[in-house]
Amino acid sequence: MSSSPRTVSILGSTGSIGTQAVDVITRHPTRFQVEAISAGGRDVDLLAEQAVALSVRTVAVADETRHGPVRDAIDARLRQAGRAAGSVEVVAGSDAATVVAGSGADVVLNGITGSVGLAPTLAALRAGSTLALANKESLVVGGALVGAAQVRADQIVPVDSEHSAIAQCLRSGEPREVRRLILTASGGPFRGRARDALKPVTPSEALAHPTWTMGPVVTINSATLMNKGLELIEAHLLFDVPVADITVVVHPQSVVHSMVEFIDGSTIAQASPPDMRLPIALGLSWPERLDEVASPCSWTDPTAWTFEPLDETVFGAVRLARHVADLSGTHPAVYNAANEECVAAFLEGRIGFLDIVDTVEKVLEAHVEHADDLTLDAVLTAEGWARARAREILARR
Ligand SMILES: NC(=O)C1=CN([C@@H]2O[C@H](COP(=O)(O)OP(=O)(O)OC[C@H]3O[C@@H](n4cnc5c(N)ncnc54)[C@H](OP(=O)(O)O)[C@@H]3O)[C@@H](O)[C@H]2O)C=CC1
Ligand SMILES: CC(=O)[C@@H](O)[C@H](O)COP(=O)(O)O
Ligand SMILES: [Mn+2]
Repeated sequence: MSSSPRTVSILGSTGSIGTQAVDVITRHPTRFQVEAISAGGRDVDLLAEQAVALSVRTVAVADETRHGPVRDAIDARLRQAGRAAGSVEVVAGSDAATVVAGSGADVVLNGITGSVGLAPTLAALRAGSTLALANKESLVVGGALVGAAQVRADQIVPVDSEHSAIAQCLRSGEPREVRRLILTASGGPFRGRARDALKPVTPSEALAHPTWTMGPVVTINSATLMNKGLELIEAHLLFDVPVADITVVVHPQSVVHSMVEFIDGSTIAQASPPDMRLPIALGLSWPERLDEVASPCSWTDPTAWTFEPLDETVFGAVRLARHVADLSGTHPAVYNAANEECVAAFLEGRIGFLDIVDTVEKVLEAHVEHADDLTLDAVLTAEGWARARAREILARR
């Protein structure tokens, strides 16, 4: 790695991905300089603490009403640290993350949740930054738009653990030597249950992920397997592999993060105990590795890794994703937007667990593709339609 630090902007700095990124960067202070951080604005104190500790230039909040409180909290901390109040710029508004994303940092880490991350993803790519991408939703919904926004090859470095694993495994061969990708899934907290047994599950049961501690939306998506559906489309788009050549396999230990099978019959796997700091660090420092990011596997303690097929009759989200990826266009945006509506309703206790994927399927069935060429307008219109349709279906239940 070059001796000058990489400049970094962290979008979603107060979330699960964001705070772990701050941890990685804090342990490697000579490698990175954080220029900007961005969040929704719910945790003003944490945002102010990060801003001062990282000596950022700019803080962005999506919620305009948080501009004053964030400004005040940062200034109070700056004074405590003997620095001049007002020396950190604070920007607020729904496009604040996009402004920060497009400001030309060496690396933009997109750790926002949801398709609201699309505009920042496009802005980072157009500005020529390397995009360390945790926000899988933006790639899935943007599809060809994200491809077209790239100004150089290999501009997106995946942070999602499975896709980071695949990117690492792909270093072992040429694209033409790849036979298939094997995407691992923990199976979530309800692995092995029959459909009927899923009817009464509560948000707190669904939030109890067996192997990972993550934000609420991705955790519910893991429980429904919508996360794996999104990841199937993500892998297809990132690595240009047909969905038919991507196999989803349940691996409850979450140690093998994914695999690549090559044409000679060899399979390369990437393994490490579940710890997102590893793919986050690689996303920031790609193609180099940083020292001592996470604990490796212990090869002398007795342990077992198991693999089993996904029960698609109970968890239909991956089957839907295969269909959606083949249709392409605005269908992936509809798949994701309907899910976002349903997850919010489930977390608020308004609908049952099974209603999530059932509703996504009904919304997809009703979607008529309008756009020949995918445009941002077409994506946003399809998303708006899908959210409204999902709400209608849920209200009629
Ligand atoms: N957590 C994990 O281990 C993994 C996460 N991912 C993916 O990474 C992404 C982030 O997940 P995770 O960290 O768990 O989510 P969290 O809910 O923990 O964090 C989301 C972050 O995004 C911020 N945010 C929300 N809306 C905006 C906005 N409009 N502009 C700027 N920031 C915003 C939130 O701020 P605020 O709270 O103030 O709204 C928060 O800082 C998701 O796409 C997820 O699927 C992928 C693999 C693993
Ligand atoms: C850590 C990470 O990458 C998550 O997206 C993870 O994949 C969730 O686990 P499962 O979706 O496999 O349950
Ligand atoms: Mn993942």
